[in-house]
Amino acid sequence: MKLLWQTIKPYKALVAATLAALLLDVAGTLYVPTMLAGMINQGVTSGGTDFIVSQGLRMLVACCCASGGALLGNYLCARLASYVGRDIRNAVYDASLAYSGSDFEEFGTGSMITRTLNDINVIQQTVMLSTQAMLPVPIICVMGTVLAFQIDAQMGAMMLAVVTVVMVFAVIAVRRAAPIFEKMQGFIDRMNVVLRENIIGVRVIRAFGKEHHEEGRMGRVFSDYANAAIKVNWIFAGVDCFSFCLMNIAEVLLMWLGGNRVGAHAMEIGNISAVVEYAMLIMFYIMMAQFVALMVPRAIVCLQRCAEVINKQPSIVDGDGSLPAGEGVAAGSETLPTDADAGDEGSGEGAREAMPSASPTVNASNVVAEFDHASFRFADADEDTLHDIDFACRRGQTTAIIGSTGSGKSTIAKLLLRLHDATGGTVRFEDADLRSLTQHDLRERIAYVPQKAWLFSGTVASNLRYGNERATETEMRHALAVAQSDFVWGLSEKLEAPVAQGGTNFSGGQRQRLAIARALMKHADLYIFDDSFSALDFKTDAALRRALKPETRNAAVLIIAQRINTILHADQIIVLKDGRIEGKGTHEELMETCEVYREIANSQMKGGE
Ligand SMILES: Nc1ncnc2c1ncn2[C@@H]1O[C@H](COP(=O)(O)OP(=O)(O)OP(=O)(O)O)[C@@H](O)[C@H]1O
Repeated sequence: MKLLWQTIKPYKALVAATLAALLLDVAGTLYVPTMLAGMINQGVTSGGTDFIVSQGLRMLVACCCASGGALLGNYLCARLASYVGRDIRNAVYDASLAYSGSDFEEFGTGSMITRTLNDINVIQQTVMLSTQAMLPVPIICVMGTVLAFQIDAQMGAMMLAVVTVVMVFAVIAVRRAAPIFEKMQGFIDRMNVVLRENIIGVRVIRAFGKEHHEEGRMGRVFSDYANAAIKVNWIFAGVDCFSFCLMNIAEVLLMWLGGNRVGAHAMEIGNISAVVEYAMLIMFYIMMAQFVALMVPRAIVCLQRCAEVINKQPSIVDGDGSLPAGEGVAAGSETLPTDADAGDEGSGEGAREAMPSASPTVNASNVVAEFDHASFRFADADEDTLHDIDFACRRGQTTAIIGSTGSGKSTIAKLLLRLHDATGGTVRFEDADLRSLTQHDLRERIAYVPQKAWLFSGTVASNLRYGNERATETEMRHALAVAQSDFVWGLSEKLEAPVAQGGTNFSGGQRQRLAIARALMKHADLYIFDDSFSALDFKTDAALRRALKPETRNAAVLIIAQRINTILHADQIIVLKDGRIEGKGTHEELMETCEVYREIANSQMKGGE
């Protein structure tokens, strides 16, 4: 609830205007039955046409006030609820941006999506409906009962009795439905997870002929949700029937008692309709409120779930240190080529000359990034994934990491990007402990090509601009040329060619090359290629690495690879096994000294050359 108050706080004026409009609606609504009674008692029975007309006009004004208030109130409610939804959604999204990989895993992707979309929709709907339907209830109940008592004490007492029964019933129904709604939110999480898995993994499901198995799994998850929804609907239906039944009984009882009272000359005839109207009004509002009240526990759960995301302290926190101006970034921005500079655009070599590269180093040892006896353990793991990692990536040099699957290669890249923090030892960038830096500063200086080349829906150009918002067409052409992505010029829309979500309308190799081009749009001090050449044929792989050389000559390059050909000419090769460095050196040195490397090399290269 704290989150809701915090979110609503900036909209005090809007809240006040909404309440004022709703109050106008309630006042007009409550005024009408009393006037109607007066009209019947004094106008109809005595035939006073003037009184009927004047009372009718006053009723018309009251109705207009009520309708205007309702219209304005509902509009303002909708606005308020939309603002609340938008602000909570933004807060959840902003908070999640600061999460490390393990922070995300704590919630899970499915749950994060449910929280951001469904949970906030529930909150938004509840804020709107509860403001419209629940806030006026106390005023309607108290004022309606007081007015009914004023008209006739016995009729008022009967009405109070009926209203009390309806209220008790409403409270019981809400209490029974609330836990089911809470469960339903968990079922939505599960549906999300299973659905995502099925949609993303549809090809695997088909390839293994597991359609029936998955249908069963989906069926079970959907059934759980459906069963809970049916239970809630039963309660709703019961509430509905019982409330209408009570309303009718109340009307009959009030008519019967009213008739007797009028017969005994204890009450005027018009008062019957007024009391009946008050009773109907009160019960109608209570009925509406109880339906909305059923949503409240669910909205509270949703609020708690959003608050969990917002209040979670990210495990990676920015330090207050700063890096000196980026070598690559600064140099790049000074010499950005313009479209006019484009000589032989797209032709690799010529364009390459126009492209900036990082300026010579200011760091005497040329070290850009360094692992100093670093180790790392995942939060949910029993033992370290990386042990005593100790090496440096130097400007102008290519460092390569090779090792079997699961040996910890990608984890090293993630530590450099501060997607995780080392749990032992130190990782440095430009002599500064990564923990002392802001994540933004650090990542500004690193260009990263992830193992899974992910492209965003949009166009080729919009994806390239992800690496540099102000990129010119010449720069894009150049980056594509270096990344051996000439296939783009074969597409009918060239740079404006559409890219589907995840880049699924391109082949694996094309995606990798576009992801490399995107990274090259950034003028970085450290380029990390995490298994980024794996889907390329040997010829393209070699051509790409050749084109990369001048591009990154003043930056440090870290290549993670499984293929020995890719790293053969690296200045330094790190051999990783089970998270430990087994060897360090050039290819020739490692062939002499490192058994693990020799095994890898021999298994991939004929004769172990
Ligand atoms: N989020 C995680 N939680 C727990 N353990 C993890 C997590 N991510 C990776 N691991 C474990 O850490 C180890 C190293 O993973 P990593 O992805 O760094 O290996 P890799 O050498 O890059 O493998 P590959 O070449 O197959 O990509 C693996 O054993 C993996 O199971």
